[in-house]
Amino acid sequence: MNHFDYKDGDMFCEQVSLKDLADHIGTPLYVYSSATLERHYKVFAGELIDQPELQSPKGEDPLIAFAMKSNSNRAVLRTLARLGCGADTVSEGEIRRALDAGIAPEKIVFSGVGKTDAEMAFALKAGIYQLNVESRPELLRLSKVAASLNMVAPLVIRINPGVGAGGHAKITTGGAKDKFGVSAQEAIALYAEAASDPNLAPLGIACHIGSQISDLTPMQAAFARMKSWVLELRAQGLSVERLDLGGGLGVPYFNQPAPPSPDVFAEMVALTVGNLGVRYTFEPGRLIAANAGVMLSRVIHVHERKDSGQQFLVVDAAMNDLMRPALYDAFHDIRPVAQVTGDKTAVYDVVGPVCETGDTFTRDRTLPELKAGDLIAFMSAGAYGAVMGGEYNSRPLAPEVLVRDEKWAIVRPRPSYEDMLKRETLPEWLAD
Ligand SMILES: Cc1ncc(COP(=O)(O)O)c(C=O)c1O
Ligand SMILES: N[C@@H](CCCC[NH3+])C(=O)O
Repeated sequence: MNHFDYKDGDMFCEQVSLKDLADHIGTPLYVYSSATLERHYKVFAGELIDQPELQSPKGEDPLIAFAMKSNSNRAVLRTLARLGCGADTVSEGEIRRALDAGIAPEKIVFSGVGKTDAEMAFALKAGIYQLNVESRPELLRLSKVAASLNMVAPLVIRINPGVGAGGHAKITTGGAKDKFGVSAQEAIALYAEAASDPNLAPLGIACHIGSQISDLTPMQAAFARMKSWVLELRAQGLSVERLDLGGGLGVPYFNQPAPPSPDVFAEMVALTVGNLGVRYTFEPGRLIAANAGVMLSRVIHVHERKDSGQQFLVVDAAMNDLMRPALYDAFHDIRPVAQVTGDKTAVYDVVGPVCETGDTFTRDRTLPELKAGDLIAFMSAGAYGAVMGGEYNSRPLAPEVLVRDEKWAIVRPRPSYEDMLKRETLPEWLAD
């Protein structure tokens, strides 16, 4: 079921007209569907919970920790928190947001290669589920921080399984030369070191090999290796009670073959690493949020270069609002908000107003013919969209709206130009 669809000639999000929202709030504008967020979470969590092989020895369900980096809007988090979802976080800011959304500390995982001492202390005091330690220097600092608080830090060691995968080189994390995690050999040594430290509690291992993964083969290979390392740690007399398998499952962006569905993934996991006597954690981000959001934008004008004949659809959204095309040459389907009935098409470069050639959403895309004032929707923009936005060129952050059935609410307003100015202060010596 698709919660962004045409009805009576216009695209709707659930029961709310996107045209009405854009007219009322202005563009660019992000719109999220509660129903899609909820469905994605429930389907993914349900498939994993349904696998008896993925229950922990104590009968616990796998922990589904939403990768907040994909969308950390408070209302989005709250929607997921109410379903029992946990959070995979990468900064104190994200941990604070997760707690604010009502996510219990024991459902919060803290990943990342550069956690500061202050962030570690915050996480320990909050009582989170685990810190995913990515290197020896980090382990040593965590020990000191925990000792200074007279605490024992619950941790897993992130292993880089040497299998890279993902939709783009910049989002592949599992290769031997990527900054994430340590080799299995080093992890085993670190685990033993941690086990002999009274302020550290090594509870398991973690991996995450990349994002926008559309083929399960590399994941399966990585998971199989993770299993062998669990067994190896145990063979060395170390106790292993947790296995964190990361996120990374891809979503259809409409230009690629559809990635495997959650049931196929869950079966693969059960088959590859099931019944290991551990509690499992999964960290999906994109899978839950990407197709739960669109970014709306209005055509400013159409400009045809006389020399090359290139047609530019100049829109009021830019790379600062949706960075993925500029950063990863990512494809986002672009649809007119008013349903097009005729078959008149044109070939456009869709560009924003930012002063960079890279501010190009797509080149030579065949779209229905559009004109100034028309609204378009960038599909699949709910993950790594608004959250990666910035104010380059002094452009205010695009606002965000959450829809539920026929209700909608602005969950992050567009800052005013006055507010943007007031956030910065002039030193006294520049005041006159
Ligand atoms: C450690 C970790 N977990 C989870 C994720 C979420 O990935 P995705 O949004 O691809 O599911 C990422 C990002 O790739 C990550 O680095
Ligand atoms: N920001 C990336 C994904 C990053 C994954 C984080 N580990 C994207 O838009 O595809």
